[in-house]
Amino acid sequence: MGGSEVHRTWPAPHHFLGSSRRLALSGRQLCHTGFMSDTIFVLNGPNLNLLGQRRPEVYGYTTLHDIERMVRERAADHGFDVEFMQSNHEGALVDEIQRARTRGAAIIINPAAYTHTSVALHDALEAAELPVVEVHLSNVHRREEFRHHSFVSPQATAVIAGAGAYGYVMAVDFLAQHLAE
Ligand SMILES: O=C1C[C@@](O)(C(=O)O)C[C@@H](O)[C@@H]1O
Repeated sequence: MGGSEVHRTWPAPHHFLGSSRRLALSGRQLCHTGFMSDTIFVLNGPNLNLLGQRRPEVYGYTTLHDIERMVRERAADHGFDVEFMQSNHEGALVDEIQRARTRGAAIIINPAAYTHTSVALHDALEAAELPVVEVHLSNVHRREEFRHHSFVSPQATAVIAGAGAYGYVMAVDFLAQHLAE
């Protein structure tokens, strides 16, 4: 992958087993490419692999692994699968948004520092034509001025900031309701 490291975890084993509950709750959506998907892509930007160690007074003690578990559980409750990844590289995040474009029902993204700099993420999300929830653990609007502007928000269906790790769970709940509309 051209030297850019992508931390991707594949669906937990129970997602392959299926259950009558999951079938009954299937969140399957028709993508604009004509592909049926019940997968929510969850993307995490630079330095979020350090959650739990990095400035816990700002970002909390919950690790990205904990967040992944929370998201998978809540998504399964709603009948969705999850593709969860983290990368410190802008291009890898663009590649993943392009995967979501043809295989996903929706995107949850914490673009981290790229929120404030990345026209490439803006353009990739625009091209994806999917519901997008932008999540920030911290309330970026209470922080330094350079964090107040987001290149991602114009492409977001909803923005959640300052709710900590729970913001990801809120994003799943929102998307389940939004996609059912
Ligand atoms: O890395 C991050 C994390 C962040 O996206 C958040 O989740 O609060 C906020 C960004 O400003 C920062 O660069």
